[in-house]
Amino acid sequence: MTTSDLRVGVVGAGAIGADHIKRIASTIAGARVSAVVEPDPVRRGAALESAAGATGYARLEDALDADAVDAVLIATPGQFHLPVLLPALAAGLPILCEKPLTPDPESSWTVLEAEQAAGRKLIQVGFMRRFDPEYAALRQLIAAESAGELLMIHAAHRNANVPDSYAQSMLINDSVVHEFDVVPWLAGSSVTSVEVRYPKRNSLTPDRLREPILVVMELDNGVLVDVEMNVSIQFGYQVTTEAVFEKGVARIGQPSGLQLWQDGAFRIGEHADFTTRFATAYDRQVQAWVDAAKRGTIDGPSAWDGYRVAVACRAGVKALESSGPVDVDLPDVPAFYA
Ligand SMILES: NC(=O)c1ccc[n+]([C@@H]2O[C@H](COP(=O)([O-])OP(=O)(O)OC[C@H]3O[C@@H](n4cnc5c(N)ncnc54)[C@H](O)[C@@H]3O)[C@@H](O)[C@H]2O)c1
Ligand SMILES: O[C@H]1[C@H](O)[C@@H](O)[C@H](O)[C@@H](O)[C@H]1O
Repeated sequence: MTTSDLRVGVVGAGAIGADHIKRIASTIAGARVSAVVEPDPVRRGAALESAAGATGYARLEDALDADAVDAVLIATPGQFHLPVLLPALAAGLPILCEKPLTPDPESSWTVLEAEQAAGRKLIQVGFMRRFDPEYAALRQLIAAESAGELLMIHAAHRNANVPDSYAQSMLINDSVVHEFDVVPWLAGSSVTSVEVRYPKRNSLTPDRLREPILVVMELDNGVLVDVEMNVSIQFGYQVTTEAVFEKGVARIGQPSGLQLWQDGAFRIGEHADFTTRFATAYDRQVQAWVDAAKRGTIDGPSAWDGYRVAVACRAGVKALESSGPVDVDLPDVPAFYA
């Protein structure tokens, strides 16, 4: 820890917030957690144990009044991002905001206006897949066209299970939200329509959910993308992508690591949840954000990316209850983000 360390206030110390706090304490250079902002005293206390020297607060405003932070990492549930983003923007602080930026395009537009009023880009959105080495390699392959042009993408996004708070719309807003960001980033083309189809329902799915779902996105360049979104798959956490080109096929996200031949069987480990599957991506994302914040900029998905994705999610949620594709209509990008 040095006096030049960026003093980060982490807001929300639940699953990913606690993970980010440990990450900043153990892995990230040039930053330390100076404040843990969490209304739940038990979670706040537990998080403070892994953040030596940090102070606990129930509200971000209290940490701001105490001049305790240079930057803010937001890890509250999506519906609580806006009330944290606005005071952080008003204070002119760099922000890493977990996905989604906000759960709907109107509130995301409010964020864009507040950021423009602050005068410079302060928000990096936590679409961490862009920092995953395999996604980066696939993006390079697509851009180089060494296997020919990209024709289609088959993606699978599988969670073993989800918490009780997970509702049907979250299949889109909380989960497919990642594909709505990373697919256009990979393919260099925006989403123009979204359709949702329902395969046979998993009998292990909680009563309140109807899933898995198959999401079909059409991109502006004609590429078709299908995403199997599955949140009751039981066996583990798996996020894979297969890209089909004119002269070849590329795959990322395959199980890797220790291979074991024993008792007449072959085994290879699979991830249990996102914390290990995307550990490298989270590390690189947070380090890039810290380094950029010290330079007075961002290095990753912007608030405009968060807005674009919110518009695609609105179409996706509508598609959950429609037959056929739902158009994704984006306004022109404001000059500030062009
Ligand atoms: N990038 C990823 O892969 C990834 C993974 C998990 C979660 N997330 C995102 O991170 C966010 C948090 O998800 P989670 O699973 O950790 O949720 P969680 O429910 O486990 O934790 C959220 C925490 O925020 C706290 N909180 C609520 N309102 C608050 C407020 N106003 N100020 C401070 N704290 C507040 C809650 O008490 C809770 O402890 C969500 O936006 C989610 O989509 C991203
Ligand atoms: O919030 C989580 C997180 O974003 C994971 O990366 C995703 O796989 C889950 O579906 C979602 O609920």
